[in-house]
Amino acid sequence: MRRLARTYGTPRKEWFVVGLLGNLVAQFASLAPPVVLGAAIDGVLRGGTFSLPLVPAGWIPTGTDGQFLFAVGVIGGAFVLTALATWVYGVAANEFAHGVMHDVRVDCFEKMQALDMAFFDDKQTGEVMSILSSDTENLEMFLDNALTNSVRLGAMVLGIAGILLYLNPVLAAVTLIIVPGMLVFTVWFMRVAEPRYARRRASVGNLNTRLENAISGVELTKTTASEPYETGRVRDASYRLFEDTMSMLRLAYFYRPGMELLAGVAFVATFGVGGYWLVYGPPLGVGRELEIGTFVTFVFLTQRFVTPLAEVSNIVDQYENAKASSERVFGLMDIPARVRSSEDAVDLTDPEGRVVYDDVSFAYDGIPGRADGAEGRGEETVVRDVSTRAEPGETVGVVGPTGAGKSTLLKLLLRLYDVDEGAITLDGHDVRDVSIESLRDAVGYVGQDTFLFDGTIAENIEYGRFGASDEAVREAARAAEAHEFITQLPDGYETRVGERGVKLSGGQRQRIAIARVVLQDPAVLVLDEATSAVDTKTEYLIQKSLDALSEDRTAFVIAHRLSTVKDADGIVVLDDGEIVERGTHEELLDQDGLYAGLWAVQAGDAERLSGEFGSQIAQD
Ligand SMILES: Nc1ncnc2c1ncn2[C@@H]1O[C@H](COP(=O)(O)OP(=O)(O)OP(=O)(O)O)[C@@H](O)[C@H]1O
Repeated sequence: MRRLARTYGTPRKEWFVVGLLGNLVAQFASLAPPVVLGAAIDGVLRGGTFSLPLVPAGWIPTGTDGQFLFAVGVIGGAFVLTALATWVYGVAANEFAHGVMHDVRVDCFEKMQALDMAFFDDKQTGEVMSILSSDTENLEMFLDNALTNSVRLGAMVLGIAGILLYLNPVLAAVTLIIVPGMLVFTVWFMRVAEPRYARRRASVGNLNTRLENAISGVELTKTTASEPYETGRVRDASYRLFEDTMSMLRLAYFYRPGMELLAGVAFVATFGVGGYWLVYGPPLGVGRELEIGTFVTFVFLTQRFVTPLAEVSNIVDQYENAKASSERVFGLMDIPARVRSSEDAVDLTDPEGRVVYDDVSFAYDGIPGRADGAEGRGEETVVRDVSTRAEPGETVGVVGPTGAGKSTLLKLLLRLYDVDEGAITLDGHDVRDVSIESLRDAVGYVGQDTFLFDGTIAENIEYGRFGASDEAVREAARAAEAHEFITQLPDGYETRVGERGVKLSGGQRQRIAIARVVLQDPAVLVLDEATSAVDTKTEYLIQKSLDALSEDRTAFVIAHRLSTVKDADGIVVLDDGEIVERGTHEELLDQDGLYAGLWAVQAGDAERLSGEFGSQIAQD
C-alpha cells in the first residue's frame, strides 16, 4: 500500500490534497446548522447572548432581527458550502483515484507484456485478466471510497466530540461514554470479519476462473453435450460464493444495527440526562445551567455520530480487498522478465540470415544442474545438443514425429524462450546479444495456431508493419494466395474477422498470417506447419508462393507432409529432441532410416517399411 501511495499517488498528490480538503470542509460545514440553530434558539429566540464558536463577536449584529437573519444566513451558507465542497471533493478524489488506476493498469499491462512466454504458459488467462481488471478496480475503490471515508469518519467523530465538549463537557461525557464501547465492538468485528472477507474474495476468484474456462471451452462442452456438467460446476462455484457472501453479510448486518443500537443508547442517555437537566437543573449538582438550544444541538449531533461509524465495515472490506489486490498487482509487476534485451544489445542491421545452432539444449522448466555441466539434466529436456546451420538463402526442412521438439527448436531462434545450453547465432551474433526488437524484425514467424485480432483483414495483415500502404497490403495478400478470397468477401479488405478470427476458416486465417509475414519481409522465415490447414490445391498455390518467398531468404520449414520440404537444401530429422538424421531428401531416402520410413508411409508405400522406422513401429 505504501508503494502504491509512493509510486502512483505522489505524482497526483495535488488532486488528493484538494479532495481531502474538500471533504473536510464539507464535513465541518455540515456540522454548522445544528450548532447555529442551538445558538440562535438560546441567543435570539430566548433573549440570551448570541455568540457562535469561531465567529468573532464583532461580526454578529446587535439587534434581534439582525441576529436572526444572520443565523438564517449562516445556516443557508453552510448548506451551500457543503454542496460546493462536496462537489470539489467528488471531482478531485475521483480524478485522483481513477488517474492512479489508469497509471497502474497501463504500467501493469506494459510490464506483463514484457514477460517471457514461460509466464503465459503457466498462467490462466482469467487469472491475468482479473489482475488487470478487478484488482485495479479494487485499488480504485479503496482510493476513492475507503480513503476519503476514513478521513470523513475521523473528521466527523473528532469534530462532533470537540463541539459537544465545548458546549457542555458534562453532558458530552454522557454522550461520548459509549464511544470506547463502539471502538471495542468495531475491533471485534474487524477481527472476526477478516477471514470471512478473505474467503469471499477467494470464492469470487474461483467463480471467475470457472466462468472464463467454461466460456472459452464452449465448443468442447457442446460437442460432448456436457452442458449440464458445466452448469453444475458453475452452480457449485456460485453457491460457494453465495454461502461465503452470506456468512460475511450476516456478520456485517449484525455489526451495523449493533452500532446503531449503541448510538441509540448514547442518544437516549443524552436525551434523558439533558431533559432532566433542563427541567430540574444539573444532575447531582454537577455543571452549569443547560440551555434549550444547546440541548437541541446535542440531540442533532448525537444522531450524526452513527452514520460515519457504520461505514467502518465497508472501509475494512475495501482496505482488505485493496491490500490483497496490490499484492497481486505489484507481484506481477515484480516478476523479472527472463528473456529481455541485454544492456549492451546491438541492433541487427541488414541481416543476411546465416543461422547457426551450436550444441543447443533446452527444457521448458530449465535444465537442473546445468551450471555444473551436463550432469543432472532433467528428463523433460525437449531439445538436446542440437547443432545445425542455414546459410543465407537456404531452406532447411525440420521433420520428425509429434512432440519431437520441432516447434520448440525454432521458438528458441525467436527467443520466445532462451536456450539453456549452447548458443544460437544470427549472422554471427548470439541472439541473446542483439536487441529483441531487431531480432524479431529479422525473423518472420508463422505458427501452427494462427491468431487474428478482432479487426479488419487489412489491419491483421498490417499488424507489426503498422501504416503500410494499401498497395503493399494487397501485394502481400496476392503473394500469400489470399487476395482472391478476400476480394470475394462482402467488405473485402475491410471485413471484420471476429474474435480470434472466428469468422474465417482455418485456411483463410493461415493465408492472412502468411501475408503478414510477406509484408514483414524478414531475412529469416520460420514456417511451422504453415500450410497444414489448407486443402491440397491451396497448399500447392501457397507452397509456390512460399517457395518464391524463401528463394532469397533463409527459411526453416517444419512440416509433417514431407512433400513440403522435399526440395529443401537440407533436412534435419528430429526425434525426442535430438537430430537423428540429416541430409537432402535423396540422401535421407538412401539412409533408409526414420525419414525414409515416414516418406514411405506418406507415399502410401507402407509395405516397404523397413530399417529404423520399421523397427520403431514394431516396438510400439
Ligand atoms: N509451453 C510448454 N511448456 C512445457 N512443455 C511444452 C511446452 N510446449 C511444448 N512442450 C513440450 O515439449 C515437447 C516438444 O513440443 P514441440 O511443440 O516442440 O513439438 P513438435 O515436434 O513441434 O510437435 P508437433 O509436431 O506436434 O507440433 C512436447 O513434449 C511438449 O509436451
